[in-house]
Amino acid sequence: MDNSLIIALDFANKSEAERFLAPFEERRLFLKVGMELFYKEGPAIVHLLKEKGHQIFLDLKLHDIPNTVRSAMKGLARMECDLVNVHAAGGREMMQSALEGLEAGTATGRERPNCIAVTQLTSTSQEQMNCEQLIPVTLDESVLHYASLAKNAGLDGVVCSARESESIHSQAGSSFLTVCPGIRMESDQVGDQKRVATPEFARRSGVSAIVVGRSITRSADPVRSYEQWMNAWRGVHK
Ligand SMILES: O=c1ccn([C@@H]2O[C@H](COP(=O)(O)O)[C@@H](O)[C@H]2O)c(=O)[nH]1
Repeated sequence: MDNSLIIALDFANKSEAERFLAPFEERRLFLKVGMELFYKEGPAIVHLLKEKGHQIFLDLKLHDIPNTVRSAMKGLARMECDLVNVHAAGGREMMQSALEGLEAGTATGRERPNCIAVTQLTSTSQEQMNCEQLIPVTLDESVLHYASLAKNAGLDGVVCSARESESIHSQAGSSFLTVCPGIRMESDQVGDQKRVATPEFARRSGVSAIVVGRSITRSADPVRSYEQWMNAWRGVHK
């Protein structure tokens, strides 16, 4: 998990995802399956990608009452993903129920998937959080609060911006995972993301894993782009 670059497989269907993956040939990747692809293809897409040897982050961001999240996680655990997530805003009891569900659904002898909590989406700004969510603190305070709630609930880490990773690690310890989307090269379009950081910044800040979507998936040469990203993330200068 540590130092992974997770590619966000944000495609409309299996054919588009397979077309993107074809030039990577035998390479084993860490792939994120999100709502768009999962809601179209269901568990079969996860099984297919696992069979090909990829690691899977199933990014469904569960947020519901504890009983529903427990049952849903029990089902997700059977897919044998490597990483799943919930929204920390669902609260400590919901997060504990998520873990109970994962443990109940994990086959004997296997390790349960890592479970992390979204703190504040990387598309959320200070203003949006204050004015629309009516949370009257700074964004950093809100993220740190949710990280501490997730840690106390027993979760393995959080989704946050790379900008917040250092303070989360100081508070929760370096083994608590910080999985960070909203990563952009200086030359990239930011799009809908608000709290962005470069891969170099993420590395220097001790981020556990970065999530990269459009900068690779929409590139004219995804394999070359992936290699450039890996070099930037690992600090290899070419
Ligand atoms: O706070 C969050 C949580 C999840 N995401 C997901 O990460 C990728 C980012 O894609 P880019 O194209 O690199 O912006 C996407 O799948 C989101 O659903 C996030 O961005 N922020």
